[in-house]
Amino acid sequence: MPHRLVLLGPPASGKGTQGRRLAEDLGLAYLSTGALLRSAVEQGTELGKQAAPVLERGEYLSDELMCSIMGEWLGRQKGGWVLDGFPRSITQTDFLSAWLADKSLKLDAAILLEVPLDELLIRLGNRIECPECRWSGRKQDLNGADRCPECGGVPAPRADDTPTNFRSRLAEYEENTLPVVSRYEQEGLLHRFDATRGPDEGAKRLLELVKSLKSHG
Ligand SMILES: Nc1ncnc2c1ncn2[C@@H]1O[C@H](COP(=O)(O)OP(=O)(O)O)[C@@H](O)[C@H]1O
Repeated sequence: MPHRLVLLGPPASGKGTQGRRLAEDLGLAYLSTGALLRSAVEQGTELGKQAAPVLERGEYLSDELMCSIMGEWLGRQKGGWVLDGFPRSITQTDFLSAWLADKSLKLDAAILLEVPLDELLIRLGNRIECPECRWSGRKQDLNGADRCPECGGVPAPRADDTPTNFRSRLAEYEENTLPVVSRYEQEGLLHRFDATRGPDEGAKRLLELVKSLKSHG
């Protein structure tokens, strides 16, 4: 069974929703770098102070900062993981490859969540996130209540989910992350996944896809 996975995809393609579920179903650790940064901003930590203006502009944080955060996080893990939001550039991809090689480990797969642009925009306007536990979903998932289904917090739209910010994040994605997609494709690690279904059916299909993949050790 694969146990080191990377999720790729444009903003609002469902990496958070699917990544969390996938990690839970496979008994793996899950990290959303975006959620980690938003928590840091809300808590006003040093990292948060650095990240706040960058997130507000819809730009990517520096590779140096992200690689140092990831080195720390990866070093704390005892088992496998699902990464949502890293790597997002070729420098970050090289960092992850070198980190794994140093430990004689391998990435099992990079899964690209594919969703057309018009659907991304609809999802963007509909998405909410819990500030307490970082659950992320759609307004209709609350079933008329205003409480997070996971922890009882009060979910709200993300500050960076405005159309202007989205366009900037999409431009960053196209410039910096599409080369990562090509790199993993060349390495034979890329799996394209049609992520246009609803969250439940998407999760079921994604789990099937991942279970059909081989572990690289
Ligand atoms: N690996 C990374 N490198 C640079 N910036 C990052 C990285 N991961 C997250 N970020 C920052 O966090 C923001 C939010 O990320 P995320 O929650 O994954 O949202 P989305 O995928 O919807 O854009 C990004 O726009 C970027 O500013």
